[in-house]
Amino acid sequence: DEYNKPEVITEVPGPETKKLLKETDAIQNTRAVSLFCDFEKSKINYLVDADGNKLLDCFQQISSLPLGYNHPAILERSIQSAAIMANRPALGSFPSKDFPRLIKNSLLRASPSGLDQVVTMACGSCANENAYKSLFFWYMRNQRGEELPVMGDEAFISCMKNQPPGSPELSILSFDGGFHGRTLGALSTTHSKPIHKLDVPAFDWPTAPFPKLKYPLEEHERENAEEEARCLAVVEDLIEQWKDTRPVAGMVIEPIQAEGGDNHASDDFFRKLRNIATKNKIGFICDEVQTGMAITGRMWAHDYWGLETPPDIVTFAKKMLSGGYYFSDEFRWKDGYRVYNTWMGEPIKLVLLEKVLDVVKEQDLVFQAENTGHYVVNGLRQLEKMFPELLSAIRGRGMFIAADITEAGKRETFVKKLLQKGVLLGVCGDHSIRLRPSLFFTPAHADILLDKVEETAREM
Ligand SMILES: Cc1ncc(COP(=O)(O)O)c(CNc2csc(C(=O)O)c2)c1O
Repeated sequence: DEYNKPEVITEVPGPETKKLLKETDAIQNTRAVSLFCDFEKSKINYLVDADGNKLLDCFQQISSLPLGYNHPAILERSIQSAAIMANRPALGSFPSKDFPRLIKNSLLRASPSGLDQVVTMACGSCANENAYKSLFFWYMRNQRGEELPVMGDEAFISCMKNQPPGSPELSILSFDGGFHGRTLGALSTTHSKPIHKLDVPAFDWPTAPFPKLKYPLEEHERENAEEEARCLAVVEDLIEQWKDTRPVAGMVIEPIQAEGGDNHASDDFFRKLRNIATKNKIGFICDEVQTGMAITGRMWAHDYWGLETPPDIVTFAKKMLSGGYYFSDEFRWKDGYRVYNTWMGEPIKLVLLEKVLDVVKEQDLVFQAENTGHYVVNGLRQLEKMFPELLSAIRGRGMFIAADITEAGKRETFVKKLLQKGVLLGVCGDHSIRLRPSLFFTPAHADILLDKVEETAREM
């Protein structure tokens, strides 16, 4: 059982959070801290903060909890796993005897169609970093015909000095508005906010425009199709232009650009994009770190695209509880240390994921995400009609939902007021609010959210 309505007993953030903030700020930067949480008292959709405020959490940390807080099955499985918790293995070299079974019964149960290999990593950035490396290995092997240069080749010397041919002049094409992580390679393909990138050297790699769709979609079909065609043409031009300087080895894209502002594109756009990669023999990486694990109404958001050829690599993290990426045989390497690090993630998270997948299956939560998502979008569309000057561009797939609050400064006020009413949601891009509820979010929770949105809209 869980709580059935928000209860706010102090200003949010409250005095206890403020006290803890001060204490923590003496140790590290706390500017990104929203609240201090009481992880004992929080339950499923309700986050209890350090001041005892019970908040309907429609964002779930950073879209990174699949079943919300303290689901009984997860708690129980955690308690049963003392040994695996107490002894963190160097997974790449000393996996537990249970590892093959565990991988089969967790990650491989969720593997995207066509990809039957998987490797685990610490986080989304780490997953993307290693996916990019694997993609460069794949591109160079296709170029030379052999996985590695012959012994004695100058590549073995030049790579030690970060020089070609050992450190090849290759690139990964990414998209304006994309977010793939904060580590150096992932950051060079991230283009959502300057503050992420300022003062950090970047690879000189090509960036293509991502379609800017006009809403409501049904009223702008021709314009949006033209916008998507324009973007695809730029992608093809960039691949051509970069052929002689720093050839594009692959491209990386999110099914819905999340940090960039919940930017959508049609399934047709993505099918055509995948075909451009195939035609040019470059790798296609689908970054499902934020869109993955059922929240869009499919296990993977790219399941909607109906691809003939699967992505070459699908990266994941957040609600999958572990980072990592799925791939095909083509992306396996003879040398076991080419994609490697000490921990390679953390198997206890796979133990929890096993349980998450059991619950998702038993309770058909993928369908629930699609169903509840429609309910929320319809509710927000009604509110958009009632408050057209406040809400616009209602959009979503499953419960991966966003709306624009275009008037400058209004978004922050709106989100703050909603929080004070006990509803926590996220923001993205310059003027969007976004929902990333748990898979246990139902129409009953949606009614609470929609009532509080209406109440807040009336006060704006
Ligand atoms: C599509 C996509 N790809 C990769 C990442 C990076 O994952 P982490 O390294 O944060 O686990 C993310 C992480 N998302 C994210 C949301 S706020 C944030 C931040 O660093 O401010 C990061 C993502 O949304």
